[in-house]
Amino acid sequence: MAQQLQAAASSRVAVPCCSTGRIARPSSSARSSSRPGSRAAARRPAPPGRLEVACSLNNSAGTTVTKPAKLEARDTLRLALPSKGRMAEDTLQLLKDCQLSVVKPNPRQYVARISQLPGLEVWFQRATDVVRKIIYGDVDLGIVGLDMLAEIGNDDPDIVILHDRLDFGQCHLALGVPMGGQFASIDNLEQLRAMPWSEQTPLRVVTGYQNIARKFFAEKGFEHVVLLSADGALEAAPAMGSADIILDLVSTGVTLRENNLKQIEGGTIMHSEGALVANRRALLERKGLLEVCHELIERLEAHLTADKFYSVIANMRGSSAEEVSQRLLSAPGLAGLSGPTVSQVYTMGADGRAQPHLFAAVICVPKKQLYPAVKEIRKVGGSGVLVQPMTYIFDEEPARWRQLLDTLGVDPKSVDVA
Ligand SMILES: Nc1ncnc2c1ncn2[C@@H]1O[C@H](COP(=O)(O)OP(=O)(O)OP(=O)(O)O)[C@@H](O)[C@H]1O
Ligand SMILES: O=P(O)(O)OC[C@H]1O[C@H](OP(=O)(O)OP(=O)(O)O)[C@H](O)[C@@H]1O
Ligand SMILES: [Mg+2]
Repeated sequence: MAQQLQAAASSRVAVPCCSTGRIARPSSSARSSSRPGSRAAARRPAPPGRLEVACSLNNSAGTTVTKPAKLEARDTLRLALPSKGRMAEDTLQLLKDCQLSVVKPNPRQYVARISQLPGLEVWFQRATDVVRKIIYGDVDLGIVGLDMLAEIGNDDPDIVILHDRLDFGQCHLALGVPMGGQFASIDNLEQLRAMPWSEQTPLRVVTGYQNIARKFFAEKGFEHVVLLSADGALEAAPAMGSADIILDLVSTGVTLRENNLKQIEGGTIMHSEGALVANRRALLERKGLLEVCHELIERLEAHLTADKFYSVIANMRGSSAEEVSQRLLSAPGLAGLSGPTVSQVYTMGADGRAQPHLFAAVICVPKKQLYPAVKEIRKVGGSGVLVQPMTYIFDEEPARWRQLLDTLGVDPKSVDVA
């Protein structure tokens, strides 16, 4: 099944690529006699440069590197962050929102510090390199998109995901198929596969995600696929005639639409957003790393949870705190995270003494439910509704911390995070 795709994995010549960054269209000979997997293709040397991006365990020379048997000794812990691209700014903003500002005096500086975490160095790397450096243990922690993790990390057992929903960089990896021409009536993956692809006219897919694409088309039973490589503006390739379809990231869908491409049913490969990841051996062996992870997870969870809620304060008339609470708890969506806080409001009486007046109710309301909640508050006798953003919600021990310890097989009592 899917011989061409499997051959691509081993010979690295089945997927036509080029070193210029432009799309390498398979030449007529590549599409016939030098087809992927053929003897001629196997003899041809792998093109330099671009292939390295597509192969997770290659060094810059394109040769396979074995992981070091042991972690290199060093005094500091290391966190890698994306140095450029869409993730870079949002990653720094997220850390800032967690009161972990990264001090980076100029954009060409690749190492920085976070004053709240003195033992930790921050290294700025291209997103692909964040993943590679995690795998090899050059850095201990990293923030990167799940798409890069899947493409470069390739399910490497040394990668541990500490947090997979950092709430930024949300997008999905999907096929983009022309709206017209031979694809006009193609609405799903089954129909795409059933098209008359052959050795002579394979489905030409341009993508920066060669590993993911190879696996996807093999799993879906496509037999005649050629993967092409490009560094950007992939959406132009079908109109240009250099590829039939694309496999790329989609968030708003505007780029697809503007280039007359559509998504098809079954053509979504994965969801992606920012994730915090770590090297497994580093977690087990580097002194102090688990404690840093605990702090990062706690801060991230406190911020990310709080970011989904508003704190709502309303004046409530009533005979007692219990009676007011009863009304609130009976209304839909006003129970807060663990019940409303109801307290007495006092005014100055004519005798110069504080007099019980109204009650004040404080409720945590999901941002998306704010307006319905305000209407419910009014229905149960509330007025003067104040809405404030929430900064942090530090709850019980985060579930993600416990999951991390379980994944590593570490006894919680052995980590001092009190
Ligand atoms: N349209 C998008 N919406 C949301 N997140 C995206 C989008 N495009 C990319 N990302 C996320 O940002 C990461 C980095 O992509 P980006 O294109 O910014 O950088 P790059 O590809 O490394 O750099 P460049 O494209 O400049 O060579 C991706 O791996 C993905 O997780
Ligand atoms: O669905 P949309 O919101 O339109 O976003 C999708 C586009 O965003 C990314 O490109 P990017 O802007 O990073 O440019 P690039 O191709 O140069 O990487 C991605 O490669 C798509 O082209
Ligand atoms: Mg990009």
